[in-house]
Amino acid sequence: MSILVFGKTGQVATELQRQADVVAMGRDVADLSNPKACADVIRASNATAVINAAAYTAVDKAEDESDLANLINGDAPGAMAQACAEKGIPFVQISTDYVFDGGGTHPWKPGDAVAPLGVYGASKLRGEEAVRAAGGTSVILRTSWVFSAHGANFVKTMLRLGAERDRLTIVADQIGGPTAAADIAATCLTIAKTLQSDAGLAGTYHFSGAPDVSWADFAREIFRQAGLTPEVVDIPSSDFPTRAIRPANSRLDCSGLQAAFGVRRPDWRNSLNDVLTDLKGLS
Ligand SMILES: NC(=O)C1=CN([C@@H]2O[C@H](COP(=O)(O)OP(=O)(O)OC[C@H]3O[C@@H](n4cnc5c(N)ncnc54)[C@H](OP(=O)(O)O)[C@@H]3O)[C@@H](O)[C@H]2O)C=CC1
Ligand SMILES: Cc1cn([C@H]2C[C@H](O)[C@@H](COP(=O)(O)OP(=O)(O)O[C@H]3O[C@@H](C)C(=O)[C@@H](O)[C@H]3O)O2)c(=O)[nH]c1=O
Ligand SMILES: [Mg+2]
Repeated sequence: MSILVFGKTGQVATELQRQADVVAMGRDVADLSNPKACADVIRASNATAVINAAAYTAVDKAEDESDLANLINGDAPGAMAQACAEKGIPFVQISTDYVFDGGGTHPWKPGDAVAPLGVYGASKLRGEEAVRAAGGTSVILRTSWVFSAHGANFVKTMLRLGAERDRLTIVADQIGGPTAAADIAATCLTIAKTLQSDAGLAGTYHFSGAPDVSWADFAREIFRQAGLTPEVVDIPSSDFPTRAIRPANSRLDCSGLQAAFGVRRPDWRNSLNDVLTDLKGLS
């Protein structure tokens, strides 16, 4: 298998390169703000599968850059999926819990109604729709709350703030499944391989770490494992105003992925331990 990956320095892209012999492309080779160029890279390649791990992921900034977010998260994946369909090779697109409005407390199923609250979620939804419209053998894998030793994420923010401050106020009314980039990478590789022999499994799936927690409880576990002792105070989202609104309920029902690909929800607390070990090696 010759897997082509869009993204090189991001969290999931980094883990894909650690786990498999993939060809990963940074924006110097494939800039997602030029969707046609991305599709042409696929057309000119000898890839037998493509994974898109690049995206515009700055949730608040996207509110002021909707055209760019839509181009990168919407049009580029659509063009990639189109090129993969022409070549008859599988395409894996990563999407997000932020396509949902966060209502209720039930875990979202892939077929539930989508209603993004912000520009980032809307741009990712546009990408999903464009990928489906391309009609090839594609999987859209929605995940949530990604963390790793690389790039910017909540774990690294908490390690920094937890070392600086005695007391942190953290949102406790948003619930979701923290997901290690390494676990997402492994799942994307499984999906890409499986689609080679079973194109009938194409579709939309959910994948997140278990158990579901609030950001505040996620922070508490980060501090417990890291041996840091700041006080974590639960606050409502209304006490932490942000440019973009986040969904309150980000729980994802991942049963379809397990049934189709045999992938279970990983316990994110184990993956967190691996990431903290990774970070020690990097420092
Ligand atoms: N982070 C999260 O919490 C979540 C992420 N997701 C999805 O998972 C996927 C992977 O996310 P994650 O690994 O966290 O992303 P990161 O934010 O860690 O990395 C994003 C990657 O996209 C690249 N990129 C951004 N703009 C462009 C561009 N114009 N052209 C080429 N490359 C570009 C970045 O490159 P560069 O380094 O050059 O900027 C970087 O490699 C994305 O689809 C994201 O939407 C889903 C749920 C949660
Ligand atoms: C730093 C900080 C954050 N928070 C809250 C804000 C927010 O609700 C939550 C997480 O903050 P973040 O900025 O990491 O959240 P955010 O960037 O919105 O994370 C999202 O990124 C995109 C790409 C996704 O697809 C989502 O699944 C999700 O992971 O923590 C606090 O309550 N206190 C704090 O001190
Ligand atoms: Mg963020």
